Formats: sequence, structure tokens, C-alpha cells
Amino acid sequence: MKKTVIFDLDGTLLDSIYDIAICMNEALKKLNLKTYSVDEYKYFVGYGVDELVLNVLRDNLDLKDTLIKEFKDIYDGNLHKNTKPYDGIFELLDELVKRDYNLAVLSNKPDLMTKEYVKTIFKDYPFIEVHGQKTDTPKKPSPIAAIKIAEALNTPCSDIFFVGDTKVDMQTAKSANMKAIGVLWGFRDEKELKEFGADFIVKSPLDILNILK
Ligand SMILES: O=C(O)COP(=O)(O)O
Repeated sequence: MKKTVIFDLDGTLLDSIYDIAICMNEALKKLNLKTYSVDEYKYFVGYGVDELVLNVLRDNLDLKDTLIKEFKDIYDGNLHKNTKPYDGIFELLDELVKRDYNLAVLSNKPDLMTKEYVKTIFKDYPFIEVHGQKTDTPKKPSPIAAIKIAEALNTPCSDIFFVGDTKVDMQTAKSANMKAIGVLWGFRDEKELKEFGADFIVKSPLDILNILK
């Protein structure tokens, strides 16, 4: 049976925080609201766009729908020039392809945008299951989407490695009964990843190969 690795997208495969911060700050400025630093955004993302908007709005919740629309208008529809794979990701994927792993993505980014990024930036890689946030499936940390991927690939959850950079990913992996690999190049620190169940912690993408072997 082929082995499987499921990757989170933002903060794990893709360094996307600058474009999220730039676009959200632009949307906030349009509404005359306070903007935030890139480091603050690292703690605002993880649960999808709706939660991101709630995090930046704080006391102005009546503006939620307007800000979601403004942000989506600015962010959607084009891939962003500051968003790129982290160093070492292509080398890791090359090796996983050589070893004939199933590759999958599970993100809380909107489904369309998730698929667009994977199709464009990772066009040379055979990602077989790619899922972002959809209206008909609970988002991470629910394990449901991860379990559906396991079923689609006909692989027991306990054989699957789930790679991510936030507590949301670690919680998803553990509730799906998968092996959780927490990465330190993304948005959060080792303490958070361990506290939420990381079975392994890696400092750089190629370190994952030592865990898989
Ligand atoms: O967009 C988000 O909030 C998180 O996206 P991710 O699940 O790919 O990290």
C-alpha cells in the first residue's frame, strides 16, 4: 500500500503571511480600522477567513460581512507575488515523489484558493487530494475532512502523517488518529505544537524524511 502525507498549506507548504497581512490591512484601511503587523497575523490565521476577520475586528463585529467581502475582493482572484513555498519544500516533495508517497493538502483557506495555489505553485507535483474550506464539511480541527482523505486513498488513518504549523493542525491529526508532525518554519512555536499533540517536531522540510523512513 502507498504511504500518505497530508500537508497543511499556509505556514507549512506556503509562506503566505505577507500577502494575507497586506490584503487584510488594505481592507481595514478602506473601512478606517486599525491595521496589524505581520507577526500579529501569524496568530490571527489558522481557522479560515471568517475567524481571521473576527480576530482583526475585535469590537466592530457589525462590520464582519463588509470586511469579509472587502478582504475577499482584494485577496481572491489573483495569486500573490509574496506567497511562495518555504525553502526546502520542493526538495522534500521531490523525494516524496521518488519514494512514491501519496501527497495531499488539507487547508482552512477557502477551497477554490487552496486548489488554485496547489495547481499553480505545485503544478509539477502529483497532489492527489486537495481540499480547502468548504461549506459542506466542518473545517479543521474537525478530523472529518482528514478522515475523508484517508478513505479516498484507502489508507488507514494510523498510517498517515499529517504535517502542519499550528495547534489546529496538531488537533486535527490527533483526532483523526494520524501521526502529527509539527513544523517550526511556520506561524507558531514548538511549545504550542507540543501542547496540542505533535508526535514529531521538525526544523526544516528535509528533516521530515528522517521521520518517514
Ligand atoms: O487560512 C487559514 O486560516 C489557514 O490556512 P491553513 O489551514 O492552510 O493553514
